[in-house]
Amino acid sequence: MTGRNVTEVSKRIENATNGLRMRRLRQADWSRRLVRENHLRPEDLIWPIFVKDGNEAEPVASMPGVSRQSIAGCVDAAKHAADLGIPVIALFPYTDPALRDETGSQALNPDNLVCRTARAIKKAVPEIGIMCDAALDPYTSHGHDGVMDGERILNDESVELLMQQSVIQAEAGADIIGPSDMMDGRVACIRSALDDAGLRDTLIMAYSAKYASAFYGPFRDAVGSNAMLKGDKRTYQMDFGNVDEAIREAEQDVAEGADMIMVKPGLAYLDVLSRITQTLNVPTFAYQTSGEYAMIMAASQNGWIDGDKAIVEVLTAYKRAGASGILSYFAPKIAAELKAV
Ligand SMILES: NCC(=O)CCC(=O)O
Ligand SMILES: [Mg+2]
Repeated sequence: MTGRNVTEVSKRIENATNGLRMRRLRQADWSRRLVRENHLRPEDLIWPIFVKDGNEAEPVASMPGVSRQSIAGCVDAAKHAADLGIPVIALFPYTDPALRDETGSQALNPDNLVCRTARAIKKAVPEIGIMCDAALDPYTSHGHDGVMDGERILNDESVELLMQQSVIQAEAGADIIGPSDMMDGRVACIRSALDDAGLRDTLIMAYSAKYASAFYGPFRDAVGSNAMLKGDKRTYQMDFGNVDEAIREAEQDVAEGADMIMVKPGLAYLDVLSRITQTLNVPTFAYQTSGEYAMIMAASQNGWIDGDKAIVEVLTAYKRAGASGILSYFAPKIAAELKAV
């Protein structure tokens, strides 16, 4: 080190920066905390939970740390979530292949697994919000979100079923219906079906920009629709090359009566989330999908990344991109950490 050179360099830096040294704010933990722009809070998280029949929990192989749980296990999870300050849990049923059929008729059974679970949670943990998807994929023998005619997914016929499914789930205790099917016009139809049934307070969080994605694989294992799925979902879910289209989808869902909208997946679509939140003034959520969860867990378990740090970094990135909240399988872990601080 030669003082003379450093002095020379310092002069140049002072000249170039006008004395504004950005590192000053990063010099200590207190100063970094003082100016941090985006924070994660337990209130930002929605926890997706898998439910199965029977009494035993069953690990999901492609999602280390995640299990399908019994109804009683889901009630315990809901209590745990409420204690942690997580405002909403989202329920996803694993349906026995024997109960699946071409039209997903279990979706319209008021005593199906997800309805029984919603009722049990509502009774035991009335303070937590419950979200249930409107879509047929957990119930169809072909694994698609709607009904089919040959190779085609029928839009309006599917919407008619989704309207009934939504009412049945709301009557069982779902506070939020999440249409995840990407059929055209379903938000307006579900809204009017809920209203007609006297369910005016039931919220709709529309999966507005849901992309046909490779990041859903482990979820389909968890709900048992992977082996079933015939073909892919590109005739109804969005093309990953598009972003203007996502704005149109979101605007349309808001016009149809969606209270909240969603982008899914999250990490590979943070630009979409950012565009939507800068364009529309509507609570906008993002879904950190099962594939995103699995990637972090796999790399972490191999010692290739520091999983704990990566999770917080990624979830904060969702906030930075404008998310009102995030559906994340990491929700209880992160909420517990935030509570402990
Ligand atoms: N409608 C809910 C999902 O499809 C979730 C997908 C995922 O977590 O990969
Ligand atoms: Mg749409």
